[in-house]
Amino acid sequence: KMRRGKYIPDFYGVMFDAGSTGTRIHIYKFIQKDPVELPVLDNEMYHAVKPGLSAYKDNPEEGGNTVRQLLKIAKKTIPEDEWKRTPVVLKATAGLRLLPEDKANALLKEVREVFDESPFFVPNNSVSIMNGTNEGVLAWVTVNFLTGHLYSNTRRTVGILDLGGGSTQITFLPKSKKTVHSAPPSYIAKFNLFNNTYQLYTHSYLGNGLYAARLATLGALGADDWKIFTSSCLPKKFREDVTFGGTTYKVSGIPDGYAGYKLCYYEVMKVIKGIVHQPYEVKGSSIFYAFSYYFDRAVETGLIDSSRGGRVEVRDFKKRAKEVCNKMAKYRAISPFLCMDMTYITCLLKEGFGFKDNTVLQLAKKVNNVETSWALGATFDYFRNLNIH
Ligand SMILES: O=c1ccn([C@@H]2O[C@H](COP(=O)(O)OP(=O)(O)O)[C@@H](O)[C@H]2O)c(=O)[nH]1
Repeated sequence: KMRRGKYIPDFYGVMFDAGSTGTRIHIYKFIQKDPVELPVLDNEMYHAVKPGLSAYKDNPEEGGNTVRQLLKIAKKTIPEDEWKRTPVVLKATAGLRLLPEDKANALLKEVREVFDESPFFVPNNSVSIMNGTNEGVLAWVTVNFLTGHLYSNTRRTVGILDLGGGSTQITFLPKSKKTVHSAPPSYIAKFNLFNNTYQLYTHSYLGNGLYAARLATLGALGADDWKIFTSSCLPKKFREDVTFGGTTYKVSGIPDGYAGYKLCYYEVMKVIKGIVHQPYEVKGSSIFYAFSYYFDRAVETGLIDSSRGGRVEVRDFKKRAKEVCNKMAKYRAISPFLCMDMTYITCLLKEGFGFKDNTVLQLAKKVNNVETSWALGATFDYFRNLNIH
């Protein structure tokens, strides 16, 4: 009898994304068709809870509990006889990067304890804060894997734009040498993956995620938290407490002042000008996949359908930002921050990264039913050595 049909069991990998606005679990199932070939991704099970770990900065035990809750889903999804060889890993992003070190460490320690008492396999260094370079590169790996660009020898790939709550990432494969040479050296990442070498342009802007940018626009980041922070990006009669990263701020519109797109654009500009680097080459060369809050805001403003996603141009964000800001009352029910968010996204794309009005963005929450998150790219570490320099 041929030995080819030899049974190799499927295996699983669990990746936690501890983001600034939520904690998510990704449970990936892989099929090993052939002992020498790479495993094939079969499917993903995804679940998210809010708020993120950083909201528990003064109560780490409660933070650990959110991870414990999510692990229950892993137990329900993964067959019991697979538990002890299934790795569990948690990587934290901007939320924990922005916390004082001792607060972040207390939260990580709590998660380690939750992992250690679980029936799963806990690799070394299983719980950590991921750096921004890895976050950008691994999201690029995920999207290019899912779109089939990693095995083809065409060297054709897609760029990624990720807008989180605390940080934002841009990553793409430069076509022109000038992009590499004119970039700050830390923005260039070299690594090997599946027998190919890549040199990417990537950067994570800490404090330029959507929620952090709201506070920065209001001048609230790092300021006295008893003040009232105002903005012309908000409806005039709006007044509310907003919480980010475990701190609460009083926020309001300008009751007897002006509100609207122009003034708002001027305000959000302060968060971008002189901070965001424009890559030399960003013209219509390669296409960009945009997800996370780019996707969410495009859905909320009716630019795309939530289940299908779709292509938009940068000018579509601008047009919708103007509409939302100049008719704030109409959009108030969706979110009082919609004008600020849409204007920020427009400004980040145009003034920040230097995209042209006709640059095409492919908005996608999922590709082939898998979340477009760095989490999948990060699990490739389980069976391949990805060394990013
Ligand atoms: O697998 C994922 C992971 C994240 N998100 C979205 O990405 C944004 C979250 O950003 P996060 O809080 O992680 O911000 P960061 O800490 O990375 O700045 C939110 O819109 C999430 O719904 C998603 O849709 N799928």
